[in-house]
Amino acid sequence: MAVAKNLSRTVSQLLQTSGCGCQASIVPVRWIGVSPRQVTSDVSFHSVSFSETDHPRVLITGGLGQLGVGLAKLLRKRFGKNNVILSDIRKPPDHVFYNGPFIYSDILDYKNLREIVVNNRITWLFHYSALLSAIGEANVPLARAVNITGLHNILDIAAEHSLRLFVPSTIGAFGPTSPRNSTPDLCIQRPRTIYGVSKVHAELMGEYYHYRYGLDFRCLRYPGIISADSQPGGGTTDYAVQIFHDAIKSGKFQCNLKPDTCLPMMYIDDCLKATLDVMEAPAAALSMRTYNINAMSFSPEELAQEVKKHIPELQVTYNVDAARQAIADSWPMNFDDSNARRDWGWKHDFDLSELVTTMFNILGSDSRVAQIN
Ligand SMILES: NC(=O)C1=CN([C@@H]2O[C@H](COP(=O)(O)OP(=O)(O)OC[C@H]3O[C@@H](n4cnc5c(N)ncnc54)[C@H](O)[C@@H]3O)[C@@H](O)[C@H]2O)C=CC1
Ligand SMILES: CC(=O)[C@H](N)C(=O)O
Repeated sequence: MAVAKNLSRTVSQLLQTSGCGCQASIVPVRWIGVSPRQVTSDVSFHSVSFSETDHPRVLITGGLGQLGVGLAKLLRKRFGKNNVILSDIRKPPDHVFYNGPFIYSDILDYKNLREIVVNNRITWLFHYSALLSAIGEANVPLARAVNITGLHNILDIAAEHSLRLFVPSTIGAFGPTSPRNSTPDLCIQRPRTIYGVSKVHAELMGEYYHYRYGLDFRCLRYPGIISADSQPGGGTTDYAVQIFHDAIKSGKFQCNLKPDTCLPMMYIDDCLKATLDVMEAPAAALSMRTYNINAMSFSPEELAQEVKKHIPELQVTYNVDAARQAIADSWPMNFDDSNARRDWGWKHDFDLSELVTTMFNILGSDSRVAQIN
């Protein structure tokens, strides 16, 4: 009964203060229910060994993809290893599993997700679970479930437990009728993929929960992200990661986009820095809750030219994937991120030359040349 009393007190408090001066909130019905699992866990609740006022307690969903492990490393360095819990529905490799707290979490399992947030006293949530553009078009029902129903679960739990919530959006949240060169934060958004539609939905729902229920929702539209030590998860910009691995392994790369397809791109360190910076920014600095962030734009042929400065014998051919090409042709070519730079001091560190040099420093460009000679 204690939990039910706590919850009803929370609900009544919520009804009186909406957190943003707007009309008193009518809480969504499902918050009234109490998960039977939560009652058990609360009954056996122990005092925690860390000070909650020192650091956020972080949960990352979908953390075993291209970006999540890097995000966990950055946040653990900032907030302490045991304050950052990585989660996913896949089994983590040993080097991830033994490098900090990991928990199985399916964002479609609302009750279990709620239990994780309560049991681990989560205060910040980074919601990375998603099906990306190309893989989403290949499985629309699953993409709709994960990217939309999963998001709804996250929003309700974040609002119920007053979490600070980060949800990434994407250049894919724009479509062929958006201004493409360059694309501002606020303009028409009619994406033509389930991925883009779900991300516009995430932006709109996150901002609605912010203004209606006071949820501290923050969102960045990421460009195509490039990383050396993690594989992309099935997007349209994946070619820009694959070229490095193929150049080193065989000196040959077959690109699945046309040579002149210009897209906004970013090195992972800039992406993760921006994500932490916007989450640590004082709320008063945020004139918006969804921001574009930008570093560079390039085409496959421009990237290939830069790669050849490190592996001159690289041979690039083009075998265009019509589905990915249609998606890329509907996306921004350049991103206007002036609001992020003005509001919370965003600036990128890696341009194309630094990106390529850094990738080869990590992956080692001499290994293949050595094999040839
Ligand atoms: N990598 C990129 O270039 C960009 C990524 N983003 C966004 O950043 C976030 C992370 O991206 P990536 O790491 O590249 O994605 P990814 O596709 O590499 O990883 C997504 C993760 O979500 C997990 N997942 C799938 N269904 C799930 C479920 N039901 N419950 C829990 N987890 C589930 C998968 O197991 C996977 O590990 C995504 O929301 C994506 O839309 C946005 C723009 C660019
Ligand atoms: C840009 C993205 O959101 C992602 N890399 C994709 O290509 O789907």
